[in-house]
Amino acid sequence: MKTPIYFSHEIRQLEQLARESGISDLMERAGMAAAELARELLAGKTSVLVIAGPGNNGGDALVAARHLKAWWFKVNIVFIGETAKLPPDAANALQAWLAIGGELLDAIPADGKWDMVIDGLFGIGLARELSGRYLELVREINRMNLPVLALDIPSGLDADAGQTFRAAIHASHTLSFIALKPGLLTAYGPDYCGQIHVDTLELDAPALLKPNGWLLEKTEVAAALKPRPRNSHKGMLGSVGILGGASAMCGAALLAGRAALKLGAGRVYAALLADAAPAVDIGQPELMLCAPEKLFQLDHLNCLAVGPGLGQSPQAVQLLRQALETELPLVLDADALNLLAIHDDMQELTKSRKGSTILTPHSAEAARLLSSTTHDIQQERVHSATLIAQRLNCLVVLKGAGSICATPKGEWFVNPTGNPGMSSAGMGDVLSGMIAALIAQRLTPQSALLLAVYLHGAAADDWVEQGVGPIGLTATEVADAARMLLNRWIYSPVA
Ligand SMILES: NC(=O)C1=CN([C@@H]2O[C@H](COP(=O)(O)OP(=O)(O)OC[C@H]3O[C@@H](n4cnc5c(N)ncnc54)[C@H](OP(=O)(O)O)[C@@H]3O)[C@@H](O)[C@H]2O)[C@@H](O)CC1
Ligand SMILES: Nc1ncnc2c1ncn2[C@@H]1O[C@H](COP(=O)(O)OP(=O)(O)O)[C@@H](O)[C@H]1O
Ligand SMILES: [K+]
Repeated sequence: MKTPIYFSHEIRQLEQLARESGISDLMERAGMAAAELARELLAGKTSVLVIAGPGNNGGDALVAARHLKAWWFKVNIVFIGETAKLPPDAANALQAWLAIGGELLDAIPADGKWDMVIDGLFGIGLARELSGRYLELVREINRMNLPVLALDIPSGLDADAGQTFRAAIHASHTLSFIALKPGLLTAYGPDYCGQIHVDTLELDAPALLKPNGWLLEKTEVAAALKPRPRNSHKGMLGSVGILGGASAMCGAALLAGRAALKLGAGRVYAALLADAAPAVDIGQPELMLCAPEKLFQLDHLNCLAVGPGLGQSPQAVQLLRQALETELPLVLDADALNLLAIHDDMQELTKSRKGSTILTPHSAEAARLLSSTTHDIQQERVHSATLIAQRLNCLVVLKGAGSICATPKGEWFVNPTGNPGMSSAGMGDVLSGMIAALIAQRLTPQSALLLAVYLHGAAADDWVEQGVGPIGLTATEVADAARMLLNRWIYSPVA
């Protein structure tokens, strides 16, 4: 089963479609799911502080509170809204709470003690900066340092962008209703959501509304995990070329080349631009180092990664253009992207290439490609990734926490693997080499991209689980762990 992701306007469409099909109790379903999860998380503890806001998110909280009270939990509700302005479902939930003798507080009592907070202040309806008492309330809840179960989304987080509206509640658990939203998974989302749970409210969302977004999961890449035939030879496993490594940046190209070897490419050539480029990679002599012009004379390359340490010299421009003119699958990273951003003719070449092109920008590179700012890219990560993919007719991974992979057809995937240990130089070079190696081994470019992105993050996560990282994790270690995991996934899939 694939896991769909919807923007908040699509979630509203789904709610409308459900209503039209005769379903009118979504808030009751959401409140019950929240109460059940709260009961499980409380694990025998009894006291809950519920924060109910001015909209339907508050309504969900009121329903959850009603069930918890009926199950003999000690429940206090702080209601921050105007009764007369509540939307109808939330108004009904409030009446039902009052009807069972529930009370409403208008502020958090200073002397109260609770085992958990349920955050029903704002959900997907939050659309502007928090201020005044709302902002103060969010800060007050965060200062309480209690486990928080956020309903639908931590209050203050933008459900679509993963940015905060000045502040957001730090949840330990988030129960997302109907389906995931991208803001839970990208940018600051993972910092605020804690463990994410989804309750579909018994809706079959993909049957009601075709999703464009998907969670990148192991099942998504499983079909690409195939053992090698016993009778394999290096020709079958493909040849990768890496083009980069200008003066003082040879390491980037070597990292990409080494990563390509470790992910199983049959042969890897690294063409370095630096005048004083080494003749051999002493740490990895299996890599074949050559001059850039030699790379284009090889007739057996299956994929070319251009960019790691490429620089922006006239030679770099000429080599990138030459690469774009080939029909080889291309992975473009780093300065290849920066050059593409400032050369319109190369953008035209990219659009009309016969071979596929994969771009791997981080947010600053994406900003250059879209003549935008890093800030604006981060505000709209999914949109930015899909826009680049569509404009340049290529596959894209917009890197960073919650990487977004996008296709020219408008389909997108959010990667949940990876951690802050990857915020160190060289990680992107390794990713480029990994993608190129998988393409060379005949995966489709899209499968290669998705598997490499997922595996790259999972490899870093593996190290962190072992206590190596996040502090000080190196790109070389990530490539090593990616090799180990890939072998494990293919050859010992239950482990
Ligand atoms: N969709 C579904 O299928 C289902 C949805 N469900 C639930 O409904 C939630 C969405 O509910 P919602 O649309 O009522 O919005 P919600 O998040 O409660 O907030 C809106 C309120 O906040 C206010 N407000 C906004 N910004 C503000 C600010 N900065 N500062 C102060 N106030 C601000 C805004 O006021 P206004 O902008 O109108 O002035 C309005 O009063 C969703 O997340 C889920 O939990 C479930 O019941 C099951 C099915
Ligand atoms: N906080 C993070 N969480 C998850 N992945 C991250 C995080 N920081 C960086 N990464 C990943 O690490 C890689 C960094 O790439 P990049 O910024 O190009 O590094 P470099 O250019 O130094 O090699 C990307 O794949 C990115 O998604
Ligand atoms: K909330």
